[in-house]
Amino acid sequence: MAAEAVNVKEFQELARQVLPKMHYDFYAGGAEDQYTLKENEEAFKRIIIQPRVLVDVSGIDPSTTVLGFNISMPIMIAPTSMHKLANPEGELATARAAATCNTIMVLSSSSTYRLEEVAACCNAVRFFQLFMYKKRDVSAKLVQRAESSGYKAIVLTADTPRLGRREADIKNKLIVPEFENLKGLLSTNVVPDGGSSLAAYAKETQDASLSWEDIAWLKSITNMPILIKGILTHEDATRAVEVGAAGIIVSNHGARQLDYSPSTISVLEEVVHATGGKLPVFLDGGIRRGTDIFKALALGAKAVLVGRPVIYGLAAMGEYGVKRVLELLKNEFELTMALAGLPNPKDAYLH
Ligand SMILES: Cc1cc2nc3c(=O)[nH]c(=O)nc-3n(C[C@H](O)[C@H](O)[C@H](O)COP(=O)(O)O)c2cc1C
Ligand SMILES: CC(C)CC(=O)C(=O)O
Repeated sequence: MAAEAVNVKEFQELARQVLPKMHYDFYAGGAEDQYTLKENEEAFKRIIIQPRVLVDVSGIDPSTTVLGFNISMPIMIAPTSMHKLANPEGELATARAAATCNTIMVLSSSSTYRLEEVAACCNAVRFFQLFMYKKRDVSAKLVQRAESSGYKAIVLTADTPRLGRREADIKNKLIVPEFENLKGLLSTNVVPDGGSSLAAYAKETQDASLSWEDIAWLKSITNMPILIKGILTHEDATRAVEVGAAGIIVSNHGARQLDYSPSTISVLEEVVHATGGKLPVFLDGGIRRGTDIFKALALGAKAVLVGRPVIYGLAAMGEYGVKRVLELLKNEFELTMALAGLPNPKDAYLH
């Protein structure tokens, strides 16, 4: 077993050491110049927390609620595809670690275990991330299966009409395994075009015509609340409120889609302001420290989601690694509240 890591960055290094280059690059990489990838983390570093002292912080409590569900910390697991490339236990290990830590995992449509297997592997609140496929009935089937397997919300990914250009995957000629959820529904035997077979697959299957008008259809086929993931502007936040979304995830897809889109933390306030408190706003992208979580909550997020850190934990140490990553982030977040003298991050003064 690899040496114990003391922070998320060290888990990333452990993952880099154990994973084949093709898989590490797939997980770690962003689109094109990777400007936004860097910015997602750098933008957090530019925000300073003004601490208060002599505040009783003996009773700080990191727990929160998301759509009415209690979780132990404002940190959830973002949907990321293909966990089996990190560890043979794949999404089952991730789901078990989430359950142990009493938080919510959002399962990707493109998981390497079936959504039913993940639902059956342990008892926890889980959400299901949905891609819209050209064959809408495939998306509808996934929604129905998720609902009957006990998933509690749909996270509709809005920022992938096409796949961003990830140059490492093209150079490595990335090969992807079959997507378990789609077996029997869609052919996953896409002939690679000499580059990334994920890009070839996405082009063939994902529906670039998905628009705001389709939210009504999605609502008509499920009773689950719908979160819209990938919003970065006040205009789209307003639209999300109008169409009756249950929440918004401010996200640039971990900087894997539009390069030179803004870092998520830099647009959070604008989005929160536009919603006028009518729905909860979540954020993902670049969260690597408890201070990042504190800053996101101070700027109005109800909770954050983490993508790559979870995969790095999974690659380095399986289920235990995911648990350690979540615990590290939770502990750092608690410590930040204590040292900032701010049991409620919303009272923070940032500059
Ligand atoms: C390897 C990888 C796979 C991803 N797969 C999906 C996916 O299947 N569906 C989705 O909505 N987002 C996907 N994302 C985006 C994440 O949900 C999330 O927005 C992003 O990872 C957050 O940034 P972070 O990795 O810096 O925490 C993926 C991200 C990564 C890194
Ligand atoms: C297109 C998906 C299968 C994966 C994804 O969203 C990603 O790799 O960022």
